[in-house]
Amino acid sequence: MDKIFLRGMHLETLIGVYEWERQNRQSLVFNLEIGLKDTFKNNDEISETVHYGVVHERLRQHLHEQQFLLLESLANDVAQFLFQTFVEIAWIHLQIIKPGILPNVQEVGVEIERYANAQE
Ligand SMILES: Nc1nc2c(c(=O)[nH]1)N=C([C@H](O)[C@@H](O)CO)CN2
Repeated sequence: MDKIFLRGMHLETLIGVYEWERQNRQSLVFNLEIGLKDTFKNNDEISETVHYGVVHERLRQHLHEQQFLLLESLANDVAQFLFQTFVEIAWIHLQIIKPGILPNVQEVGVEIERYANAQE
């Protein structure tokens, strides 16, 4: 299946279970893979595919207005948002990393895989 990916995407949202985390948005790192329902077309038309710039901007705007306690909730919300916004998406694979949150741990985060047809 053909896919589009955005790796190392830094997006801000209000996230965390502790009081100090409820004051300011934090920057998280997203590694996103988007599987498409159709294979890439041969017509060189941006309107016939999922524009990764639009994915980035819509996600950025969406997360700026949201708040979450857990990374797990954030990941589920992102999946739901993407399926609702882009009907061409068949599945997503998403990793969210919360940088610098545990001492002596290189990366902490969550990873999910979701399918559009399982949402109906
Ligand atoms: N499984 C999870 N564990 C923890 C989360 C989380 O989102 N999912 N969050 C926190 C805190 O917000 C932490 O990141 C702040 O130090 C702790 N554990």
